[in-house]
Amino acid sequence: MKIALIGYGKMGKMIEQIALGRGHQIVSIIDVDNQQDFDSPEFASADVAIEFTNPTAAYGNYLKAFAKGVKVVSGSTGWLKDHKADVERMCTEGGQTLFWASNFSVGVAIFSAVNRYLATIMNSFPEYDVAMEETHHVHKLDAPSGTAITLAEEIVDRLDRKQRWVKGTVQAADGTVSGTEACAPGELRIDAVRRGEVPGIHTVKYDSPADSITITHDAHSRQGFALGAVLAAEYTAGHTGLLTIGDMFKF
Ligand SMILES: NC(=O)C1=CN([C@@H]2O[C@H](COP(=O)(O)OP(=O)(O)OC[C@H]3O[C@@H](n4cnc5c(N)ncnc54)[C@H](OP(=O)(O)O)[C@@H]3O)[C@@H](O)[C@H]2O)C=CC1
Ligand SMILES: O=C(O)C1=N[C@H](C(=O)O)C[C@H](O)C1
Repeated sequence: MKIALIGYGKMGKMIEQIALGRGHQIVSIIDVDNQQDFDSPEFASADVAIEFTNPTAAYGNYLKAFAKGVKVVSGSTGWLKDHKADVERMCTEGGQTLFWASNFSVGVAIFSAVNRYLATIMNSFPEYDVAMEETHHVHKLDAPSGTAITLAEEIVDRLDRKQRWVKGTVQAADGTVSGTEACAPGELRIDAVRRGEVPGIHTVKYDSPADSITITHDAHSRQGFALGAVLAAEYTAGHTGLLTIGDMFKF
């Protein structure tokens, strides 16, 4: 398969190695300084472009790839609040294809299934309150993480006593804490920690006067994210429209 890479940072470079190892060809690599390559025949020849950039660049990159008729797999986070409806419309009515996931690792897909089941069970146990925490490396631009937001939305969709998620505290690399621990009973608080080079830790904690139940996904490296993105590209080559992780991992 012919793959174009949009974004050649930590994820782009790891995806390149995994894609080559699975027998794919990298036909184009677009970073900040060669945006003109979106107009190259090599980019247009790609079966799929894999996009990992940042919250502000992602949407524009989708538009540029779509204009060339190239399908996109993207893991960039932090852009949905501004562009989700537009991107959904382009893929459901406009004939474009985007596979987006806040987290491509199979471990988080399993974690998400447990999270959804636990939230449903907790409707019968009102003594438990729930809160979340995510920890990432100090370079991360968005908080809460995309994965934390997805997990929180899964809980809000199932647990009747939570109406919305809210951003709680953010602990910066130097230990300073901003934001607030205060939230209403119907709100699910997500705290964020930025520390060292942590690839990504997500915790959901249910706490009652008697005990607590905690589930955690702790990524040891970016390998799982990168492999998942390549698997998603292979899946996307044969599918169209708005795609996500539940289409690929069915359990
Ligand atoms: N869904 C998932 O499973 C995962 C998602 N992510 C998300 O993916 C994104 C990227 O992560 P990561 O690779 O670690 O970040 P990096 O900062 O290491 O890499 C991003 C790269 O994109 C480049 N870039 C910035 N703007 C553009 C643009 N307009 N066009 C092309 N390239 C551009 C950056 O260049 P420069 O440095 O010069 O600005 C940099 O090389 C983040 O949003 C992160 O949250 C990360 C891991 C897993
Ligand atoms: O920025 C990162 O590194 C990551 N971002 C994604 C997110 O925001 O959830 C996925 C993973 O946690 C790593």
